[in-house]
Amino acid sequence: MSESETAPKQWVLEPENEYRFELEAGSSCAIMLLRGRAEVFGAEMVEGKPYFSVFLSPTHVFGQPSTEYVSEETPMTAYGNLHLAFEQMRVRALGKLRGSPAPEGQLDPQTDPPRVLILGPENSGKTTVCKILVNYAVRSGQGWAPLLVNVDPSEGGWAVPGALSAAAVAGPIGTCSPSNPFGSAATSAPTTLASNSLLPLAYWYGHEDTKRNSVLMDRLTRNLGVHINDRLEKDQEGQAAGLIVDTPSSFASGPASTTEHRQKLIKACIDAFKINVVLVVGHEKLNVEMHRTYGSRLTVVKIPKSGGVVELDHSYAERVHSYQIHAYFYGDVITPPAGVKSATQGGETLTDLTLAPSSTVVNFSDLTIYRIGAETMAPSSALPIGAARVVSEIQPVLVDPSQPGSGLLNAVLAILAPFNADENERYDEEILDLNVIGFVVVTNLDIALKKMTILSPSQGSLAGKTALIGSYEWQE
Ligand SMILES: Nc1ncnc2c1ncn2[C@@H]1O[C@H](COP(=O)(O)OP(=O)(O)OP(=O)(O)O)[C@@H](O)[C@H]1O
Repeated sequence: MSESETAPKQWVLEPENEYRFELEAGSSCAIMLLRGRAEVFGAEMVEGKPYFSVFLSPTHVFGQPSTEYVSEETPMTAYGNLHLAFEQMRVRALGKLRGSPAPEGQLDPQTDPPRVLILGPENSGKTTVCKILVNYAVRSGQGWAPLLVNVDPSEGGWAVPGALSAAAVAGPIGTCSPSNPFGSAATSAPTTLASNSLLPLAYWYGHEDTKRNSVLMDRLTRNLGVHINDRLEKDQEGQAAGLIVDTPSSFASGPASTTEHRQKLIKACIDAFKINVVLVVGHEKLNVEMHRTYGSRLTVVKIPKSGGVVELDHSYAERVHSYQIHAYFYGDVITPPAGVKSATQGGETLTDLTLAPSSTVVNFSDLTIYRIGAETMAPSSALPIGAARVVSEIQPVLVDPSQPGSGLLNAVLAILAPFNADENERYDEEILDLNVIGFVVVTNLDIALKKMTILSPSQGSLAGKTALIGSYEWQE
């Protein structure tokens, strides 16, 4: 690389301007705010501190973005106004929960905290809107820790792709790499526990496409909701901070044949998370549909899509999935561009982010593995009227590792929390309601010796010794 390519570049930005850039795969850049105030997707930048692969008033950019420009047109005013409205809802909700009288002149104040569902088509910037709104909430100085819920199984959130998850976010979410769009979690290794990491709750769906098993999607969404509501019952501040739900693009658009599926999953979210505000990102038809269906009982708002959102194709998504799984085991360390000595990545010092997974040989009998839903299912239309297909869609099917074609080699497995210790509390479908405590990948199968090699974030416990397989695979 020549000198000029690595020399930092300086940008002077006017108020409310946005510096945007794209990076080639495998490259990195760092940004430093020299003077003034700026934010990266809602997270405030500190002057004089280099940040990785991120944004905004006079900034120095180290490294070489493949595309970069400054935009004067952004939807940030609309997003800021939304935040102000949500902030008022939080303050009123907390007042109500603590028993303060209603403000004078307001006989019937709205005292529900914001419980927001964000819908939009592919590449509309849904995840970014969630991040901005959460970052504004945690930055307001009120000590809010809103719940960020991810029901997009292709996103990965804090876990690996295939999971549905939720975490209370108390500190700003940084933006440094596509492998952790919601900040780094404490699930993969104890090293990150010391810093600003999140403890998410996750359930395993196991597939990228929500249509593949919508009965399971529905069930897991409702499980997340039950868990969240139980948890918030005893936590007034948590309740008042509200929650923000990121959804997959398949909830917003698709062929007419999928309308029923979409509507069912949107309803599952609205019920499970007691949604009171639906935000539709730049999609007129969906906005009308949501108004018609829910307008009488909750607030539906159409918000503008940012011109900065980048159209990402399926091959990019596949690369990100593989990168996310790699980062789950090995950590997510970005090599700083030339000229940058110290930097943080999402608030973490770089050494904290290197993980050392372990490779262990276990007996087939050490782990009981299930696949949810029979592999071959007749389409609903082929079933007799009234026949319950549901049974086969959420039926746990035992996977036999000694059978050729078990699909276990290179499979990502979700290790489940133990079953209820009290035999009397056990029930048939309990496996569907167990949350995930970690993930492993099967890297080798020895059928003759009945042993398999698994890669796991740390040595030892496979907790309840029950795992679920989905359709995600990963190879070094
Ligand atoms: N204002 C902006 N400036 C530059 N890049 C942006 C901006 N807003 C979003 N992006 C980028 O655009 C990409 C897509 O955004 P995002 O992931 O928020 O969309 P999405 O609707 O959630 O996508 P999906 O359909 O995959 O769920 C991301 O890489 C994000 O960083």
